[in-house]
Amino acid sequence: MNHRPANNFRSLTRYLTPPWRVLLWSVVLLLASSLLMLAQPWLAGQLTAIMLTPDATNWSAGHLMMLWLVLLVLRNGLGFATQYYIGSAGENMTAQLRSRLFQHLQALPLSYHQQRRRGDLLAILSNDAEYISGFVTDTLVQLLPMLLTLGGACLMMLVLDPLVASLAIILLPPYFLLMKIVGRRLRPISRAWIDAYSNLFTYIDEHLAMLPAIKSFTREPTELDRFQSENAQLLRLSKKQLLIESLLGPAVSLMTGLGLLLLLWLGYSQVNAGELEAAQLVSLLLYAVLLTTPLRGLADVYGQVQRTRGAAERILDFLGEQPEPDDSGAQDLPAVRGEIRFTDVGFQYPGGKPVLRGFNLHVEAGETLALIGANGAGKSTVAHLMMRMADPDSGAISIDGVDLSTVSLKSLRTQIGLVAQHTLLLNATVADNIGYGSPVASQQAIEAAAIKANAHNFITALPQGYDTVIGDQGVRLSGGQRQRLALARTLLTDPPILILDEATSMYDPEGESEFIRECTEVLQGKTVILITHRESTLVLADRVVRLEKL
Ligand SMILES: Nc1ncnc2c1ncn2[C@@H]1O[C@H](COP(=O)(O)OP(=O)(O)OP(=O)(O)O)[C@@H](O)[C@H]1O
Repeated sequence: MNHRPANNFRSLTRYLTPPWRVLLWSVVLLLASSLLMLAQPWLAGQLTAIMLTPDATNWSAGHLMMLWLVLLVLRNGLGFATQYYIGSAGENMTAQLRSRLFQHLQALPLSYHQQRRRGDLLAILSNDAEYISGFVTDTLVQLLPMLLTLGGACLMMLVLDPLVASLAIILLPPYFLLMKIVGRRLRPISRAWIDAYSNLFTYIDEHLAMLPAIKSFTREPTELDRFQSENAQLLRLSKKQLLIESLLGPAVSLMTGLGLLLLLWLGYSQVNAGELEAAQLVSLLLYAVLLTTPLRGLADVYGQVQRTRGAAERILDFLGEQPEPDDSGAQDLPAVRGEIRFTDVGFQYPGGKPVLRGFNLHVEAGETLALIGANGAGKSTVAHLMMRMADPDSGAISIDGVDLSTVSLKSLRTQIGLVAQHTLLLNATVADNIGYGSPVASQQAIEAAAIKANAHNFITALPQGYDTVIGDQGVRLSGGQRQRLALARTLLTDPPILILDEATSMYDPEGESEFIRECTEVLQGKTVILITHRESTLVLADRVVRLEKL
């Protein structure tokens, strides 16, 4: 998706409400600070005049120095207030944007996440969000005060000596041209830097997930090489960026220094010719020095605009992605009995081959149906379609006669309990994991669910029982123990429809037989779809349906 840069910021304000009042006040404070800054060269000129010809003004040196002190304290007081005020506004904006992005991230369908690299999303939530608020607080808000200082200093110089001031003003356009050229060189580098940054973090993320496999295949040296190559790419671009940025500071300093020297020479000649007073020259030079601050600031603006443009494009592209259907107006699926019907359903994953074509299935309410078939036949896909993780390309799915495409996702998903093939657990306690889908469940209810899932015995044998922290994805548990927790978590929500996708594939035979015995009672009154490759679990089923691979 392409966005015109001029529209980027306006489009972003749909998602981010800048604290306009705070920003306006910040501009006012910064303007006041600029005005105070502009008074200092004038004071220096007055002081010089007193030193050179004590009767030249009505002011005494003591008065002037007192005034200078007051200005100094005021300006730095204002400096502190504005920095803190603007800084807080920036942090608030970053937090607000991050939260909006996170909300969107959750609202996007699983199919989106299955096609995207996690590192790219992490870079958007971390770096890009900060670039945007940094641009508002460090660039936009500072722009007007910088222009005031620039304009004010030029004006004061014009009043003091039009000739010297004209020379200073003539030097400004070539200076800005140079900045533009440097900024243009920085733009592709900063884009490439962001890409390299997200590549590196995508790689680290993947690496951590793959670590057990990496170790068992002893692929550490190869992985280190890959890491070093990604790291070297990031380093190379960081250094390129650093080179230009490091050159920029001294180049600006050199140029402004040369300009100042030129002004000094011209002013000095005028003082010698009796056309300018020495005290005026002091003020003039100090105004010229004052000019250099906004010049440096404005030099950065170009680079910041380029960087922010890239961040804004990525954020807008991300926020422009279609979330799961907005079902705020959709009807809620009433409490169901559990009669499920697939009618002529066709489905394929984006860019993939058809998985289901003209698929029909009818499951009676309260029936336990075993769905079997070869790997890749589409059994888990049937479960995903029922949960509306994806919608069918053709045909319809209904529960109790209600077409699922017409109901709200929440009312549908809370009535189906899915124990998925891949167990996903939190790095939290056993009790937290079992209670994840039912936050208000009592300890007793949690234990009852664990007993039904045949998990209670192993949990009580853990060092802290139900309070044992299980590690990332439950690394401190065995595969079968993880499955038992996942099953207990779903049983606790007590849904009228239950889909068990290889839910007991890792149970030991005794555990499984016990579960099957317990289950007869647990499954009573529920519609159950049992996806399995294990003969032993088929005894639970009222009917077996084989799904053929297309
Ligand atoms: N997210 C996805 N994106 C693209 N293709 C997918 C995706 N998930 C599954 N598939 C493909 O869809 C087909 C059906 O997959 P599915 O997981 O439903 O099979 P299954 O019958 O559950 O297999 P298994 O018995 O191995 O669990 C497979 O060919 C698979 O490659």
